[in-house]
Amino acid sequence: MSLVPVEEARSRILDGIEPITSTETVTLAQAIGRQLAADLKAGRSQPPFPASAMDGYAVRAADVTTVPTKLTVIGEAPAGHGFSGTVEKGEAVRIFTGAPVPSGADTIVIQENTERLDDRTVRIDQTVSQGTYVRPEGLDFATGDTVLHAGQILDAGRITVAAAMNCPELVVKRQPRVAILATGDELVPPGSTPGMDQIIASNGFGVRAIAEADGAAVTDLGIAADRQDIIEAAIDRALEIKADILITLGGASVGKHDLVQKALVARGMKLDFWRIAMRPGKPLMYGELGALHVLGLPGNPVSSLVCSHLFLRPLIARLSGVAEHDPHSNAVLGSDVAANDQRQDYLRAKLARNADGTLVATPFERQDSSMTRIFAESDCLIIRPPHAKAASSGDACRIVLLRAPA
Ligand SMILES: Nc1nc2c(c(=O)[nH]1)N[C@H]1C(S)=C(S)[C@@H](COP(=O)(O)OP(=O)(O)OC[C@H]3O[C@@H](n4cnc5c(N)ncnc54)[C@H](O)[C@@H]3O)O[C@H]1N2
Ligand code: MOO
Repeated sequence: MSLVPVEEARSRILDGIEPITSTETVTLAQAIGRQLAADLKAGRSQPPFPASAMDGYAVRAADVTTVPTKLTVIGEAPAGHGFSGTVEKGEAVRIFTGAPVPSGADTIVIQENTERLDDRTVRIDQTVSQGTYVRPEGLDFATGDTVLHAGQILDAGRITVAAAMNCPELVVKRQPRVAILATGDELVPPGSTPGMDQIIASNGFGVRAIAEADGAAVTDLGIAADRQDIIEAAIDRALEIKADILITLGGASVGKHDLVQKALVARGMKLDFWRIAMRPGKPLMYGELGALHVLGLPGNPVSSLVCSHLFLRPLIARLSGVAEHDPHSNAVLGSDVAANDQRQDYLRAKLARNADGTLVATPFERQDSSMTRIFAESDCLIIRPPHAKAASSGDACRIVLLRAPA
């Protein structure tokens, strides 16, 4: 049986994919992780007036060149309530952080460098240069500035500046829509009481987490029993919701109940490839059903998750039109590994650092692709290329990072 090499599978999935161009409007509260569709120009300046950066007194710098000196306090300017008069020679206004600096004043003396003598008098104990602690109008951004740019992913900082620009809603790219369908009579959702021959469906939650972290909108199509008509109905649902990607979990192998491919082909999918030279993940399938990209992931949980890291993430990035996150890194082996066969191996491993900072990847002894616990404990996958010779502890290796190394 000829198996498609990993790199070829990747390019067959990704080749010719055009990024989504349609847009939608979301509120600031919904904007995290979304991709801005157009440049965002400031329609106002921030601060909109010269503002005090400190609690203290607004003064004329020329009045405080020799200290100590006494000034007459003519009023107060808390934030949100500017002082409407003008500060004349020998006068000061009690001011608070964020308040507009009154006309006539050009400098703030912080209150620590003053002594309030009575209601009307303040003593200034330190000289300050003109403009100290005054934030000029537009210091943060000014009307007409292009502050955010099309294509940027909205994070906490960008959402905050958009809010400051008085944009309650933002035009963003539509998210790639991912539908996830688990298959198998043996599966029941978490929280159920499984029958004697049943297990809990787990893969979908991990695949969903991977897709959502990369900005996709996920629909859970539930668990389809091992019946072609039921699987076909779920495929129709993916088409109805106009999913960009359908992920099927399980039923991809050669068993007589592995009906997923049959159901997809019956619904009109053009199969691109099935079975790749990879461990875990050999039964991976890819095809297209109209505009729907179908990734058939193997049922074993680790296989589903490893395939999601290697194939689903780049597919979502391509549809989103963003640069693909490259999870590869260099490390050295923390233990000896055996020679490899024709399938590229992705060994679940723990990461540590040598005294010189080099990453050390030590594979787990058991590499069964059903073992969710070992996958949860894994920091990376060690890549063992096809036909790699046996390698020793300390030899260089390539890894796929599953989490940022400590
Ligand atoms: N004769 C052969 N048997 C198998 C081969 C093969 O080449 N020849 N390949 C093996 C490999 S490798 C894998 S991986 C599995 C994948 O098989 P399927 O994709 O058809 O998956 P299922 O048989 O449906 O399930 C496999 C395993 O995973 C469990 N499973 C399925 N879905 C879920 C889920 N959503 N959550 C948790 N666990 C799930 C399922 O109960 C099975 O235990 O086939 C090998 N066999
Ligand atoms: O290759 Mo299967 O994906 O080991 O478990």
